[in-house]
Amino acid sequence: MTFTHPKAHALVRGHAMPTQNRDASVAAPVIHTAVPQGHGVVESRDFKIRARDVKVFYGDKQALFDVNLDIPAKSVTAFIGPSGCGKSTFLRCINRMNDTIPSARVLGSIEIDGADVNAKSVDPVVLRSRVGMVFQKPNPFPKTIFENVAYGPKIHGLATRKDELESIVESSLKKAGLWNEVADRLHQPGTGLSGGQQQRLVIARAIAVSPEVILMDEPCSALDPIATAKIEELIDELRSQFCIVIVTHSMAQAARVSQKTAFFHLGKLVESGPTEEMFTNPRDSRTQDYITGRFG
Ligand SMILES: Nc1ncnc2c1ncn2[C@@H]1O[C@H](COP(=O)(O)OP(=O)(O)OP(=O)(O)O)[C@@H](O)[C@H]1O
Repeated sequence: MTFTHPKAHALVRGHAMPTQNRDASVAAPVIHTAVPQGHGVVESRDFKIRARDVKVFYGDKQALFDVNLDIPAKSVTAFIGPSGCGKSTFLRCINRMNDTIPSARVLGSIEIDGADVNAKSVDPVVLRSRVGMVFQKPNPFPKTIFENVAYGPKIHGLATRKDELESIVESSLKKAGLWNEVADRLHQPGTGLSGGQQQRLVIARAIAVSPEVILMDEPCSALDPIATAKIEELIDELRSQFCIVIVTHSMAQAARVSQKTAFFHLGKLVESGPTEEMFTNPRDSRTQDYITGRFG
């Protein structure tokens, strides 16, 4: 396989790019394309992730049907749709988390900056450091706050000196909006934090390895409204630096945090587009029915 974009090599085993070279030096490719995205034709520019004809099977059961979607860089894209429609399945295709499910089979292509994430040469561990993931339930390691954030940079060799590591931990916690709350207790267990703080710790952990994409699977569903508001503010701040994809059951949340929305139904991507348009003028009656609460 030929990689046409220099950044593609970052996906390949043993070719993780130095952090400082990511994004800043290499602009995402601008590709003029007319692809079906649900209904209609969309011209995409400056997208980070490009999915074509993605199908996923669990054993014999098909969970996703021919999904075509472009996901923009430095922006928040929300996946919405009723329970079981395939949102999480599709999200897991982006960093190959479906590889960890023995019955799952993924067909079609997903490219990040033009590099196929399913290519044999791609090391899923390197891929997952570029494409971080935050789950529904906060899952800090049973380690200190410091070690939770320092772990990734250490194993990926991003810091060799103690002061470098401390600086990454501090800046990641600051970016995650948690520094002021934990600066004086960095060596206490991460599991001792509140649910909302734990979720921000997990986000700091993801940020610490300088990812380019952050996937969030219902990151606020276990949180109270105040903690939810903090995570939403954080997502809004982070979008200037990362490509963020969020699965949410809350249409209000999708409307608040995302610039692009994709609506899934029964394993199909029904439509996608600018969030405001999706919520004010959906093209498909199923989207209209879902966002007006007729089903879901
Ligand atoms: N590990 C698995 N093994 C078998 N089937 C699965 C597995 N994970 C998901 N599925 C099936 O795939 C379909 C899509 O599920 P998925 O979790 O992706 O939907 P979802 O839209 O994220 O749902 P929810 O909003 O309830 O989280 C469902 O029919 C589900 O039962």
